[in-house]
Amino acid sequence: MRLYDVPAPAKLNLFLHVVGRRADGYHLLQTVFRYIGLYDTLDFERRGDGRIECESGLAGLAHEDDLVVRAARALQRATGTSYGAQIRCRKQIPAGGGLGGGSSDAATTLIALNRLWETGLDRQALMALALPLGADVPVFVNGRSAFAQGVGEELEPVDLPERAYVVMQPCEAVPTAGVFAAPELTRNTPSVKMAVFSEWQQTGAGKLRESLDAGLFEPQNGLQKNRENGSSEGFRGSLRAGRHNAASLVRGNVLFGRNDLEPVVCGRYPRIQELASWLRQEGWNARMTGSGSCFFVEFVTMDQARLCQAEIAGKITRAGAGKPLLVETAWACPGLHDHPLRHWIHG
Ligand SMILES: C[C@@](CO)(OP(=O)(O)O)[C@H](O)COP(=O)(O)OP(=O)(O)OC[C@H]1O[C@@H](n2ccc(N)nc2=O)[C@H](O)[C@@H]1O
Ligand SMILES: Nc1ncnc2c1ncn2[C@@H]1O[C@H](COP(=O)(O)OP(=O)(O)O)[C@@H](O)[C@H]1O
Repeated sequence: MRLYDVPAPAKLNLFLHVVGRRADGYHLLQTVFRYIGLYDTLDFERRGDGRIECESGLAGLAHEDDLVVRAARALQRATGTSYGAQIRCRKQIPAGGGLGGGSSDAATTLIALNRLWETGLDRQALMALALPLGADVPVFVNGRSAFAQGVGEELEPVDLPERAYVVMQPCEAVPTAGVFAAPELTRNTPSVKMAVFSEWQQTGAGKLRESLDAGLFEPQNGLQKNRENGSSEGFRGSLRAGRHNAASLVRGNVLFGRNDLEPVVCGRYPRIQELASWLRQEGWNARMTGSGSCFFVEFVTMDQARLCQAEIAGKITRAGAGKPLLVETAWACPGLHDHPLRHWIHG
């Protein structure tokens, strides 16, 4: 029995607000997770001897620390199955990129082995196994793009429009724990209701006035400021009047909210700060995903995303002559509505 070419998609945090901290040090977040069409791919073969063997080719990662192995063992323990598995994970999603690759591999492992071992756990039972593996793992088992609260485990499905993304991987990875531990991280962003985000998605500007008044929207982009005579008040005024569309279509959509972790990462990693400044200078509406280090720009169509990818690839190459490159890789990929394995689980 085997399952080949099983996908584990990456995610983006379309915005990420840190709204508090729990007694155990974990942070309370509000975020929207969107799966994207950038994948790791896994192969699973059932073994009768109970052993878990995994090749993932991740340098410096001990076999037992691999989230694929930890997920397989968690499912074995929970179900008491006598089966084991031979697993191969072909990585495309960069580790430490804020794209949730390790978490997604773990979720795909839970879902695929539940099928291969015929252990019959439903979605709720798999979600319970997912959370101890990492705050981001449940969202991949959940199967739908979601508005998330708590530490990422309180999930409400959210309908997102067709969108395409350019995702850029800087030359440095960022470990999540260090970013959350930073004293300079602000942890008091006011909570928003999911309806405010949904309305923003549907109408473009949404309940913009409320978001502005709550301080949840900051113009990110020097070019736009300049177009408004250097005044951010002017920029806000044009947003209120709904005149932001022309600029945003060309250089990426104006995104809801912000990523509270971005200033911390930019403050601590000069190469990433350099990339953020360069993107701003070029006029792209770019944002960091998760705890970094990847950045993304949102578009309406894949054609727009491919144009952006080509432009960034070309300029980065030139900007990097004689210097280390700012971007290692840039992908253009669609936003997904559902997880590709959503229907592999009941519930
Ligand atoms: C920031 C986010 C946003 O989606 O994504 P990534 O950038 O990692 O992809 C997640 O909340 C990350 O989830 P995940 O990567 O699974 O984190 P975990 O392994 O559970 O936690 C790593 C460390 O980050 C800190 N942490 C994580 C999540 C959270 N809500 N509060 C925290 O303080 C804790 O110190 C924890 O020990
Ligand atoms: N299969 C895996 N793929 C990627 N990272 C893994 C995996 N297993 C464990 N890890 C560890 O988890 C960390 C976070 O990985 P990942 O979820 O891909 O990134 P991020 O949390 O930035 O979204 C990595 O730095 C790595 O040490």
